Amino acid sequence: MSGILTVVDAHKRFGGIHAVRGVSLALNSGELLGLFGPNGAGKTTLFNMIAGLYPPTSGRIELASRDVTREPAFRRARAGIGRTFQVCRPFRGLTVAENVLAAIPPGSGVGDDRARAREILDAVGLLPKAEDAAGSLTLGMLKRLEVARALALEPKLLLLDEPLAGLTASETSDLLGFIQGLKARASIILVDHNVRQSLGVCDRAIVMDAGAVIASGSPDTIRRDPGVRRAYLGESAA
Ligand SMILES: Nc1ncnc2c1ncn2[C@@H]1O[C@H](COP(=O)(O)OP(=O)(O)OP(=O)(O)O)[C@@H](O)[C@H]1O
Repeated sequence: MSGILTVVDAHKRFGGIHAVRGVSLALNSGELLGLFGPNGAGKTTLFNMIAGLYPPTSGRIELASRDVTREPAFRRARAGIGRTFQVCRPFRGLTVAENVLAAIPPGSGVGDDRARAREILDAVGLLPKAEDAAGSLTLGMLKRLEVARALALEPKLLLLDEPLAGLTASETSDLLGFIQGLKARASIILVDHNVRQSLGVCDRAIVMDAGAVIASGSPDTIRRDPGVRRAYLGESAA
């Protein structure tokens, strides 16, 4: 497997707040990495450093062996980092297909844009809804549309920020199955609060607390880690 993302000793300070403290991680091609931790652990800050919204205070970020640490978000997006946001903000008055078309970069030169939009919608299971107004979709479908818009950039790495928030139990297991299927198209980092269910689809996971990594490894390693059980899953976690 080849390396898609490498983060080396990343720190982020906001004035007196040390939000991310020396985080290192490596993600291989086709891997799904879970990133977990309680509120304020530093997950979003780490995401934003990987996506290029915040420069790290120190440390290095490489995408497919290329140092992107000082590159702005739009360049990283072009280099292959796609992301979704916790709150879906589609163009509600446009159709589902038009939303995906709007996310395809102009002059991408990858054939006919409408055909590409339909291929992406097919991949996320929204082709039957292509001509519906985006505003008419259920929350579960809106999350898929959010992923479809990120896929329009043909990312090597997909950052999913709390995609399960607000979903019902059946929508959650539906979306997790879908996310697992996305590994064929991109490597994925998944941030979510639903650790128990999310771990079920992850190849590996890291858990942060107060800016630092407190555990990393296979889902089983994470489930058994006493620090994780105490700090996050609760003493009674199975
Ligand atoms: N732009 C900012 N300016 C100042 N402090 C910030 C900023 N962004 C995050 N922080 C602080 O950094 C710390 C980590 O926050 P972060 O949002 O990364 O945590 P999180 O793990 O994503 O939490 P949540 O699960 O609640 O989204 C918190 O103390 C937060 O208040």
